Amino acid sequence: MTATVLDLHHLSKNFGSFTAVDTVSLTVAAGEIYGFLGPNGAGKTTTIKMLAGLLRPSAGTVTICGHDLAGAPLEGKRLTGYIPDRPFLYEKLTGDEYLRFIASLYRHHAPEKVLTAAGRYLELFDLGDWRHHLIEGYSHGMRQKLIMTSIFMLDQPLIIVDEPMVGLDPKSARIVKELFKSLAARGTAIFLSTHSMEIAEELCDRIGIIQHGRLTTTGSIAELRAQAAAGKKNLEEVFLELTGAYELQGIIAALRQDAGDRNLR
Ligand SMILES: Nc1ncnc2c1ncn2[C@@H]1O[C@H](COP(=O)(O)OP(=O)(O)OP(=O)(O)O)[C@@H](O)[C@H]1O
Repeated sequence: MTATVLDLHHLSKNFGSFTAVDTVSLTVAAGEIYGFLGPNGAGKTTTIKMLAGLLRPSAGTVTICGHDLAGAPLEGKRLTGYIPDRPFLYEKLTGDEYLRFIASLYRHHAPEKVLTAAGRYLELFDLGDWRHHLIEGYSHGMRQKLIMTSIFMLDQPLIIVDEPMVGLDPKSARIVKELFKSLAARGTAIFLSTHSMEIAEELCDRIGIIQHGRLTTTGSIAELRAQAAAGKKNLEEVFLELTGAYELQGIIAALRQDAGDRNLR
């Protein structure tokens, strides 16, 4: 049986009287890539922040490799690599200094091994020539690649990623996808949020769709495809429907009608 790495049980988050995440339960096993999809404001980032230990849940539990994040936060966090959608980096450090700083925080890893791995990822990401430059001179994509390097180099059992491909050029996005696949093949559990059906289809073993804070659909791509076929739709239509973008067609039709009316005036 494959070990459960991440276990969310009835996880909820309220902001005042507003419920952003509503009793979400799911598990991610070792070697599995779980895609978390949903429209803007559905509760993806709020969920991810609770998994990363940055937000305290209003109710429910997060368990990482058997450690309850509320009861033993350091145990869970030391096994997790979190890649936020907007990376926070120390501008006045060089890339190399930043990586050494992160390596020094995760003291259960041998620093030489971590820094050798970092060198490999920097080369893969074409950042090798930049490692001794100050981060303040890095572009958004370069910062994203540096933060990914700082997580991949640690070889954690769980990686949590918020919108992994945003800001990456096509070559870097391709490399990141291949890295996720090879990490999962080696047993890493990956939980990623995305708006992209292409990423979900290509990478994810299982998908969870969140709408208004509630997990409304879960399944493999094959299961979602079967669901689509049963309803005589293609997968894209089902995704648009499930992620709340289906009304888009109505909006586009209304905008076109509006543009047509103006031309007639
Ligand atoms: N600190 C906060 N205080 C009040 N409301 C918040 C706070 N953080 C998030 N929310 C609300 O919770 C809901 C979920 O937000 P969240 O950022 O988790 O959505 P998301 O699915 O990540 O959206 P997106 O795809 O746009 O990034 C939104 O309605 C948002 O306004």
